[in-house]
Amino acid sequence: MRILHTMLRVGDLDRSIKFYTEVLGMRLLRRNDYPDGKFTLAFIGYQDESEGAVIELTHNWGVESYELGTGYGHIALEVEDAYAACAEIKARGGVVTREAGPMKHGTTVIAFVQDPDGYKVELIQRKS
Ligand SMILES: C[C@@H](O)C(=O)SC[C@H](NC(=O)CC[C@H](N)C(=O)O)C(=O)NCC(=O)O
Ligand code: NI
Repeated sequence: MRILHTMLRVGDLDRSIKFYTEVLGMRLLRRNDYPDGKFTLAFIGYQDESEGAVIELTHNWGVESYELGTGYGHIALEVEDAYAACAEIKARGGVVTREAGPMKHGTTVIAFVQDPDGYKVELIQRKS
């Protein structure tokens, strides 16, 4: 077995695709409408689905927002330099909610950004 995707429900699909592609540098891999179910799926990521896990963005037509609740944590991305990544994300109009630095109670250098729906995305600096 292998992890194929993580699904996030989003309120505005074009807004989310713009964020994940233009701010985080992902690619739109495929987008499919399901008119009978009144929803659209868009798969985004850094690799083809045959190569690695991706994110499935689900847009239920007419639903503009969701309660994220207290259970959701984050999707993590590996970066070479979390400090530089935060600066670039800000320059591209992204929101950094937790600046780069060692994690609390640990040493891993992390940062958090949030997507247009408020979902957190963690940046983890690759250990040298
Ligand atoms: C290792 C990396 O993938 C992490 O996600 S650790 C980040 C760290 N997580 C926690 O503290 C989990 C426990 C917490 N009570 C929770 O439920 O989220 C984290 O979020 N650290 C915050 C920070 O600012 O360092
Ligand atoms: Ni994490």
